[in-house]
Amino acid sequence: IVMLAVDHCRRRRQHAGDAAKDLPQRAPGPKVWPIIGNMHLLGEHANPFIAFTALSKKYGDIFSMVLGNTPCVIVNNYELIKEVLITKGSHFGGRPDFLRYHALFGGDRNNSLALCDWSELQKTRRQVARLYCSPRFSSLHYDTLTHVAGSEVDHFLDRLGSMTASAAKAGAPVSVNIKPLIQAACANIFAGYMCSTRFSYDDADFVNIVRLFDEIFWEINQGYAVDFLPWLAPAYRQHMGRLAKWALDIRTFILTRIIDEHRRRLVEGEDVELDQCMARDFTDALLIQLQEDPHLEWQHIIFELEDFLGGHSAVGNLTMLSLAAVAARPEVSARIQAEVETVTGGSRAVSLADRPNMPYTEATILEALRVASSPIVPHVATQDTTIAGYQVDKGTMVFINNHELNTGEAYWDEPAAFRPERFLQTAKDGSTVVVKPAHFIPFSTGKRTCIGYRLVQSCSFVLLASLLQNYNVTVDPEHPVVTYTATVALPPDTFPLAFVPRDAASTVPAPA
Ligand code: HEM
Repeated sequence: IVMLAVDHCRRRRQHAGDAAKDLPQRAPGPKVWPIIGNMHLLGEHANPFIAFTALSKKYGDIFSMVLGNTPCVIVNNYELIKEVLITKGSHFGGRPDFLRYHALFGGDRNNSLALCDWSELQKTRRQVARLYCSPRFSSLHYDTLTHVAGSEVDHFLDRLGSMTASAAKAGAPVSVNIKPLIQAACANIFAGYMCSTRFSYDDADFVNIVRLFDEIFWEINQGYAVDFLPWLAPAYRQHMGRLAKWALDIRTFILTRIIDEHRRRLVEGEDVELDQCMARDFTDALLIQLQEDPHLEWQHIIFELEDFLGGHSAVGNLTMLSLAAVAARPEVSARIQAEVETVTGGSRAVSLADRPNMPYTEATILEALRVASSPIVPHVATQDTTIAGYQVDKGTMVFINNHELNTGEAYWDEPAAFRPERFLQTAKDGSTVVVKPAHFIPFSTGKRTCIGYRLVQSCSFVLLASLLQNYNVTVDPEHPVVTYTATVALPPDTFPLAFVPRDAASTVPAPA
């Protein structure tokens, strides 16, 4: 520790000397302490993003920090964020080297498309992933998704129906631990769409994998001291071991329950054409790409499915958050139900195809996303560069304070209020349309923007709309809704919600 402290002070002196000599200068920031840098300043607030906003009041919209030994720059307004993500996106294509990221992807975070540094190989992997995991409205892929999602919703409602059967008779709300069921439904939509496979809700291995994905999603949304103080690693050995084991179990499931079957089918000649057009789904496309691209290795396929199937966890958590927000606000619930009635005429199940005609429901999900303010994964400078004229050295970690974009008074009227209407406008033809302000970038923007956002919007929509078509959902008075700042993640074990089937609700007389 003493050696580290001495080394640190030497580097700080050198850093200060450089700053004096060189132009441009580094962004201002708080005094840096040996060993910990400025980590204590984050600890003073409930969440790092709240700390960033507080520090920006003192040091300005761009400031420097040192976390442990890692130089960081924090950008806090939309103009600066655009400079990092778009104008100079190619200077900031790297990702942090957190030990946790390595643990989750077989010892090398570059196996993950989301956590890797930018490279030509990643560019190729990204292209195939985009084709399948970002289906455009009206495309064949979107039709497949609509079909898969519709059929999964039927299974989901069947299972929920059996869990709420007592309420159907009594008309009283039933408390349901709904999150695992939502996660399983999302996992099946993803598995159906990407792998043409469905698993039973009673399949113990599937239930276990869905749980592990959810554990990982919660975990990856936490911050740990070891991220910036890697010499603490021995104290985290057990923790890292657990992460690595979860991920390994997931990959074994993917290999044995999904890939083996696809490989057999391709190898045994049902689809002999090695052409992407012949790919039945994303898994086929990956296998075909493996045969065609010498830079790809077998393990990339498994890791890519781990990455992309894992996306279902984010969708499930967002759906749960949206549902909780609606459950706490009967007026929002009533407006979504009215929208469902209008598009279906009360005579059929709501479907993904209805989404363009249900702007209020879509706006509700956007509002849940805004309020939750999921963080943008930090970027890392891959070359010496500048932001707003300030020097940024290669290797500097850049935090994008999108919590400020999502909740700052400079960007929204009454940012603390849950108001889906803020995303709605009347078009020239009199129809209501969803309009997202440019500064609303929950899926980020630029070179490393989220690949899964269309799947997110589609799956969360169809689940939320179908649930409210069939149920009145309220908060369980015995279990308050507890959410967390600057994250979409909820713990795997979280609050239940109260359900009454709507057909039962309408036949039971209202209380006197
Ligand atoms: C609530 C749901 C989700 C949110 C809020 C979200 C948001 C984000 C954000 C903010 C980033 C970082 C972009 C950047 O660094 O500039 C990202 C990256 C990414 N997301 Fe999502 N995402 C969600 C769900 C998904 C899903 C379902 C998938 C896959 C099917 C997915 C795939 C990815 C990938 C592959 C990247 C990395 C892209 C890259 O680094 O090149 N995401 N996402």
